[in-house]
Amino acid sequence: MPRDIRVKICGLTEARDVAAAVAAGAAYVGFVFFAKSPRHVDAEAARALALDVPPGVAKVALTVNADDAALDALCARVPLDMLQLHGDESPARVSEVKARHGLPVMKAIGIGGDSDLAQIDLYAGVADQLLIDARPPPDATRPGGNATAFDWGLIEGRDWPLPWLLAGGLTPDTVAEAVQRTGARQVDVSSGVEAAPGRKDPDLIRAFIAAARGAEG
Ligand SMILES: O=C(O)c1ccccc1NCC(=O)[C@H](O)[C@H](O)COP(=O)(O)O
Repeated sequence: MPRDIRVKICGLTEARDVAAAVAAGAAYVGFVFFAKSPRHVDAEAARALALDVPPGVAKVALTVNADDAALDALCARVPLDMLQLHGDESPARVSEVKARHGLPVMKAIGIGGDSDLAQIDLYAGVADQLLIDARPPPDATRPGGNATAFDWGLIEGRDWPLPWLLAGGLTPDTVAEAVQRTGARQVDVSSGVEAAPGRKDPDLIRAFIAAARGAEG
């Protein structure tokens, strides 16, 4: 029986691609605020993109170890529904950000092996959502968006008491199997729907969302 899988398309930089994601049924659209990323957008560009997103689709700002001043400036300029913390933010920092900005927080957790799973329990009590992602490769220049998958067997049969998304190296060809193996009800993708780093492909966005939503869990 097909399940209602919610999809987040991350790293959007162009109105055409935001429109493709929304039309295809994305539940979340993500904007990356990390200068070293090929997907980086500044607050003005993100504001323009966000204003075109209809109600019901969550606009997520991805930041990496951002301080209060940076988050204040971002939240003042961009209409946002959620903050995604993708750095080394501690559980206490997650709580602080939630309280200061009044927005739900999604905390990214990098998984490379069994020992990383303890991180999940650490954040489960403070974050609103978790993004279970691949741990970045040692030579990576950014903490996410590296087209790297982790061993799904590590989380097979597991669940947590809060909503979570599966991420890391997913593509239109692999997302259905990933959903079946992990039981994820939400998935996130960036590289797997790109023609080149930082350049999304609307056809791949549509194919990914169709494959995810058609998956049987
Ligand atoms: O996408 C980036 O460039 C990025 C930069 C800095 C921190 C995180 C970043 N992306 C994180 C995401 O939410 C990705 O969607 C997630 O890691 C999955 O990425 P991918 O393996 O490329 O699908």
